[in-house]
Amino acid sequence: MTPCLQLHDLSVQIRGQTLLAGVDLAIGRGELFGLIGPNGAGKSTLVKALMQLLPASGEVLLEGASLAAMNARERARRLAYLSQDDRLQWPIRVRDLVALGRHPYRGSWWRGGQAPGASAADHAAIEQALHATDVWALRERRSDTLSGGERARARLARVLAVEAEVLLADEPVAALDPMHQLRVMELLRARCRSGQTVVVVLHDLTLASRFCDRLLLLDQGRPVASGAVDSVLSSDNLRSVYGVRALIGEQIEGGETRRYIVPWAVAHDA
Ligand SMILES: Nc1ncnc2c1ncn2[C@@H]1O[C@H](COP(=O)(O)OP(=O)(O)OP(=O)(O)O)[C@@H](O)[C@H]1O
Repeated sequence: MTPCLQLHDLSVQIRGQTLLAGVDLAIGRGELFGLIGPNGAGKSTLVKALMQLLPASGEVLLEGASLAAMNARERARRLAYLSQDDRLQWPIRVRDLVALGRHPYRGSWWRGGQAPGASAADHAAIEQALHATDVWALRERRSDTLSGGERARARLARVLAVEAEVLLADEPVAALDPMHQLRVMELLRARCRSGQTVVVVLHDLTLASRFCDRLLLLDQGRPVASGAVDSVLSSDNLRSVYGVRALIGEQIEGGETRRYIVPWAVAHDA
């Protein structure tokens, strides 16, 4: 079966500096794929290159078709992207922000799903995304009045409302409290079960271990380890790449093994 996403020798160079080097990857439909690595490792660069937002060499295929050759509107319908940058360009109402997720389906600018011609599918997608991210009660608020975590959830709602085949989320849980972190990860898992493919950038290693099917560990723009979560999140990798000594624990609950990874101390010998 053709993988949903294929990256062949994806590399990014800016002003002679290599930000990403030789990433080869095949991600299956319905997979929850995690990108991890320390600050500056190249995770956002990889996601942006995948989204064709940076000049890159190599190739990205979606269901076997070149993304570079795809027109922008089709790309915007098929891949939804949550950037790490949470600056708001203007004080838009939450429900209007989320409605922007339906823009790739429209020919021209429209507001909040209220414009004539907004379809039942648009309304349903917007409403579902507002509920799924727990911002329904905030939908009439100006997004510049939200807390950091509330704003992060509203931004995620916009991306969910696209209902794209592929969702690329750059640190979607970084600003969230523990309950909302779990809710968002469970939501991403549920989206994968219903056939969406998700690529997620994470710093929380326990969430990466618990929710992702596979991981790619990047360091200084290069892939260091890729594959099953347990092999990627080894003590050696945590020490050599992150420079931390981690406690890796297991607890049996309901007959299942729960694994957790707690960065405990700076590994001064790394
Ligand atoms: N436009 C640019 N020009 C020069 N250097 C850049 C540019 N964009 C990113 N970089 C550098 O490339 C490296 C990778 O950046 P990137 O944003 O991909 O890291 P990251 O893994 O997402 O990190 P973080 O965990 O901090 O978000 C960093 O050293 C960054 O400073």
